[in-house]
Amino acid sequence: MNDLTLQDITLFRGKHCVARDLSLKFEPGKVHVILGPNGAGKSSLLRALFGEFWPQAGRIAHGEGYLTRETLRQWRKAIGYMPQDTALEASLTALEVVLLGRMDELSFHVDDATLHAAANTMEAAGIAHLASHDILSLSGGQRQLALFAQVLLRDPDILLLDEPVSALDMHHQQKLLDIVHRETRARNRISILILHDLSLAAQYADQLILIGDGELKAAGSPAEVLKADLISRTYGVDVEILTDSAGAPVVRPLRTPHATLHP
Ligand SMILES: Nc1ncnc2c1ncn2[C@@H]1O[C@H](COP(=O)(O)OP(=O)(O)OP(=O)(O)O)[C@@H](O)[C@H]1O
Repeated sequence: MNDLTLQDITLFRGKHCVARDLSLKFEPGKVHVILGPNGAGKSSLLRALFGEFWPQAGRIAHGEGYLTRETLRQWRKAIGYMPQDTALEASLTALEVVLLGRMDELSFHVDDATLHAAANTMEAAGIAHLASHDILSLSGGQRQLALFAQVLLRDPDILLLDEPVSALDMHHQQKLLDIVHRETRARNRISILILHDLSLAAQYADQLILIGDGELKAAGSPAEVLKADLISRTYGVDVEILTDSAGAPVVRPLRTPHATLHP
């Protein structure tokens, strides 16, 4: 398996520059987490990797191949992409939604092996009991887990997950990120996630990538990136960095000393 690289990427959304001359390397077998304030350009970067936007300059490469309009179809075959906006309108059961992850190769025929794989994936994600439920009747978190299972069923070389735990409780956040971590290692997959919880990211990421103001603020291990002054400057919040019992950094925002509400 080869590295996925951004090579001197410049990316605009409208008039807003979300990346200028950005170069990054994503290695197989590692979990990479992109961090940054709202509007920093995290989703735009992920969508560019999926070929939904074309950078104004630079190249995106995977091994010998480059992402171009001509290679887009082939490029996407290697990718499992879960967007941030997971709104669904079709009335399908949770199992049918998961099976859509393999639809391109199934020609709408579901064989026993695929059904078995879908059932196993749902079991791993903790939603086996919801298989026959209408997807629209599920809670936001349950739906997020079903869409995660759909992406996982593709067994992609590259996993792109845009805020995959935003609707999940602590238990399911941990379950999903444990699966991502385990499968990234076991399948030598390149996993790139967007998370807002810096401490959660520190527990699971091999590489953290912090972006803001159209530039790369830092990239490296959680201990290298999660420095109090850098986080405070990037997010505009005073923080202190603690260390958990496993040695991972914990980012704790400090409450601003407000004037009292009831003078
Ligand atoms: N369709 C669009 N047209 C023009 N500008 C856009 C469009 N979508 C997003 N933008 C702008 O691009 C910038 C980056 O947006 P993006 O969604 O990539 O940020 P983000 O870091 O993922 O934010 P969040 O954490 O809030 O999800 C923002 O300033 C946003 O306003």
